[in-house]
Amino acid sequence: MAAISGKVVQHNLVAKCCQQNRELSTKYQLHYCTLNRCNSLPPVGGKLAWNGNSTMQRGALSKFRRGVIYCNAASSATAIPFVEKSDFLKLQNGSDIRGVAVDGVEGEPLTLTEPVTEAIAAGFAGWLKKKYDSSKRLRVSIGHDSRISAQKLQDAVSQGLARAGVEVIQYGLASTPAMFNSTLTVDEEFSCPVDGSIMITASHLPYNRNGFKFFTRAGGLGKPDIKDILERAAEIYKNIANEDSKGAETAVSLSVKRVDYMSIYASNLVAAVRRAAGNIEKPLEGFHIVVDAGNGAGGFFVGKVLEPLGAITSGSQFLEPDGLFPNHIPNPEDKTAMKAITKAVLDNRADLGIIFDTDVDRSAAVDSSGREFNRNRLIALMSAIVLEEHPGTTIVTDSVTSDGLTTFIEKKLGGKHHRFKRGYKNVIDEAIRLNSVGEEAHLAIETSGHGALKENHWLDDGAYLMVKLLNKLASARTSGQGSGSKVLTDMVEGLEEPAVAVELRLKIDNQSDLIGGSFRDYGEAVLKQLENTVDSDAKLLKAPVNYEGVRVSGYGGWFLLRLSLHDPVLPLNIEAPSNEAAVKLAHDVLNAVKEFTALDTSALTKFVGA
Ligand SMILES: O=P(O)(O)OC[C@H]1O[C@H](O)[C@H](O)[C@@H](O)[C@@H]1O
Repeated sequence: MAAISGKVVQHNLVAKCCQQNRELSTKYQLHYCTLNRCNSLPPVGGKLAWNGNSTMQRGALSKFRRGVIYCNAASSATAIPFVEKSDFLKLQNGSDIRGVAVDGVEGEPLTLTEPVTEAIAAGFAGWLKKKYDSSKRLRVSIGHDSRISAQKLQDAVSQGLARAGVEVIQYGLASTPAMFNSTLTVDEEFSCPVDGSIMITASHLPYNRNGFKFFTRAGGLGKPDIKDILERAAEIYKNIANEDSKGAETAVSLSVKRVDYMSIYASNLVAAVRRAAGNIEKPLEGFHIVVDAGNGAGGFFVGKVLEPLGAITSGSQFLEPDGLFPNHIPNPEDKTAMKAITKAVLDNRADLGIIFDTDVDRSAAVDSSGREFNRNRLIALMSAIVLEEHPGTTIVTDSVTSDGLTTFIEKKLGGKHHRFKRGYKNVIDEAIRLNSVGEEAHLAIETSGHGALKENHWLDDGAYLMVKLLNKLASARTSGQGSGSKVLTDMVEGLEEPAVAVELRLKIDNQSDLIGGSFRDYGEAVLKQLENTVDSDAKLLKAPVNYEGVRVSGYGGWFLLRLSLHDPVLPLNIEAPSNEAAVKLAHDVLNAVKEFTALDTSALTKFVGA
C-alpha cells in the first residue's frame, strides 16, 4: 500500500481541533485536525522537508480510506511477512529500540519495517493503558530527528497508536529531551501534557538505522518496559498478519494534530537563562557563540535560544537537518566532530562553541582558545557548577571516568564522586536511588555527554547542560568576574589529565563456539580470568569499589575491561601518565586473556606493538 503523500498543511500551536481533510494520494484520505491559528511549523531543510513522502514507502499494516484507516484490507499490495517474536526482542537496545530502517547496506537487512513499527507503537499504547489503568482516551506525542526514514516511521507510529485508540500529536523534527518535556508541560492549549511520548531516533548511528525512545511523566522507560512492549508488539503483529491472510478489514479512525512543541520547549530554555541572569532580556548580548548541530535536530538552539538571548551566532554550522549526515557524525564523542566545532570557534574568534548529537540529548562545548569541554572535562565543569549550587553533593558518573576526575571532584570541589556503570539510564537511575536512600545527588553524567540534573527532572538534556554554561557566562559578566569563556576554563583548573587515554574495543566472535554459552557468559569468563591474574600480580591493584567489569591501577595509570552494554564486545579503557605505562597495562591484559580464542585481541596486540 502507499504511504502518506501529497501536500501537507502545517499547523502550529494547536488550539481547537477541527476536522479537515488532508489531501492524500489516490488510495486513501486521512482526517486531519487543524486549528484556528494556522501557522507554519519551523522550516525543516535538508532531506526532511515536510512533503510527507518517505524514501521507503513500503506496506504498512493499516489501509486508509476516506478518513478511516482500514486495517488488513483485501486490497493489500503485499502480504505481511512473518516475523518471529525473537526478532522483535532483538530490536531491544538497553532502554531503547534500534533497528535497520533503510535498505541497501550490505549485510544489514531491514528490521524496522513499517508493519513492525506499527506493531511496536500499538505495543507501547497497550503498555501505557496498563500503566494508567484508565478508561480515558490516552494521548501520545511523536517526534523525530533528521534521519531519512523519519517520515516513514512517524506515519507507521501514528497508525499503530491510532489502531490502539490513542490520540496522536505529531511534533515533527524534535529533540529527545523535548519529547520527555511534553509529558510534563501543563498547557491544554498545546495538547499538553501528553500521557506518553515517542522519539524516533537512533542517536549518532549510521543513516540506515533508526529506533525509538519512550517517555512518560515518570521519565524514560527502562529495560523491562521495553521488553514488555516488544512482546506485546510481536503478539499484535501476529494477530494482524493472521487477519491479513484472511483478508479481514478493521476500520481505525485516525486524527492527527500537529504542535510546534520545539518553540514551547525552547522558550522554556530562554526563560531559564533570563531568570538565572536576574531577569535580563538579553543576558548574552555581545557574546559570540557558535553551534554545530551536525545536521541533526539541534539547529533550533541558534534561532530559538541563543538569538533571543542576544548572542551573536555567525559561523554556526550544519544547522540544517540532513539525515545523511554529510559533514560529520553528530556525536560529541567523535574526534572529527570535535575538530569541526573547534575550528569553527577559532575561525570565528567566538567566545564559546556548542555541539550536539543528532537528537540533542548529548552535548559538549569548546572554549575560546579551542579547549574541548567533553568527556571528563565536561563532567568536571558541570560538577564545578553543580557543587557551587549544592556544596558537598554526590556526582554520579559512568565507569570509564578518570582517576583525575575523582581527585578533582573530591579534593578540589569538596564533593563525592560515585563512579557507577556505563549507560545513561544506569547513571540516572543510580542518582535517583541515592537520593531515595538519603544521599543527596544533583548530577548524573556520562563521558558520552549524557548529563541529567535533579533540578531538570533527571532528564538527560544536552541543551539544558549548555544552558547551565550560558547561565555561568551571563552571571560572571554581571558580577564582574569576566566576560568570556575563561570563567568556564578557570573552573576546571587543577583537573589532572592523563598523557595517554585510549579505548580499544575487543570483539567476541559471536559465530564461533563460545563453549555452549552466550557472548555474555563468554565475556564474563574473560573478566573472571583477568581478575584472577590481577589478584596474583603484586604490581596491579584492583579498585576496591567497582560496579562494572575489572578496574585496575598500576604503573601510575589504570585500566577497565568490561562488557559492552549492547554488543558482543569487551571495551578496554586505559589511561596512563606515559605511553610506556599504557603499553605495560595493555600487556598485562593481553597476557591474561590471550587464551580466549573467540576474543579478537588484534587491537590490543597492535597497541602493545607485539
Ligand atoms: O557499552 P558501550 O558499547 O560502550 O555503549 C555504551 C553507551 O551505549 C549507548 O550509546 C548509550 O546511549 C550510552 O549511554 C552508553 O554509554
